Amino acid sequence: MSEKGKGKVEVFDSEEDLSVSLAKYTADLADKFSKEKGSFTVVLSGGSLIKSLRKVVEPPYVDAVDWSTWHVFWVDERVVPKDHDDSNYKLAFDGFLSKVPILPGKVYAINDALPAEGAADDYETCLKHLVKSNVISVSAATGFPKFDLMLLGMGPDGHVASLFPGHENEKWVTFIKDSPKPPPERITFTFPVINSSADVALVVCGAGKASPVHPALGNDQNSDPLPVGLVFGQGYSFQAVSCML
Ligand SMILES: O=C(O)[C@H](O)[C@@H](O)[C@H](O)[C@H](O)COP(=O)(O)O
Repeated sequence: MSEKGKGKVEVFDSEEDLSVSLAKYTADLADKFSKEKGSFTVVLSGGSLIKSLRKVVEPPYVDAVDWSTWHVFWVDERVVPKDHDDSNYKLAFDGFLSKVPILPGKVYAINDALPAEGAADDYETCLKHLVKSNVISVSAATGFPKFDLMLLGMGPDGHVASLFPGHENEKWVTFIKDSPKPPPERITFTFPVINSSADVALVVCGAGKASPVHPALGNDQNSDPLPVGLVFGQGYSFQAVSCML
């Protein structure tokens, strides 16, 4: 949907319109990558993204999409049991994964028996195995894993994934224990991994998010860079979908 190296921004009048467009965008990319290489590696966030994805698990997409090619990952996860209300896995399972026939072995949840640091290392090791077995591609440009699609939300402070202002580093998967957004303990993909992705969609909805998103879109060059600004402006394809800003 977007040209390589250029971002595309679409603004919708309502969350309903955003959701319709997001379903088509996701289904089209899944089809393109599945036809090209027999698989589709997609990375989910937590938060309102899962609700905005609801139309991809409704007709016509629910029947048209080849779910057998999907491999599902999380860009960030809260360090809580998988059946906890704060779990991004549970959020995605209840609102998305339980409604489609993606093979359970292709859904890569974090190991919820480990503390934050161990869970981050374990997830990075899992990614490295999947790179070795060619499930995940590698970016020739960066050497980092190259997922087909990252679906990111954004917080009102401009955070994406669990990369909050002042918490960045250079591993594939890192952890934090003092997240300003509860719960405090999380693991998260880092910017080099996010920015190595073939496509990124930043899905933003709500007036409360206007002030961080406008500078990130290049409308205000004078403000301090926020995490979201480190996603925009990289040399890869992305699109931002937003509503009611
Ligand atoms: O687990 C999380 O908390 C997230 O992955 C986080 O990065 C989220 O996407 C944003 O905070 C936006 O969340 P909302 O869309 O609910 O505001």
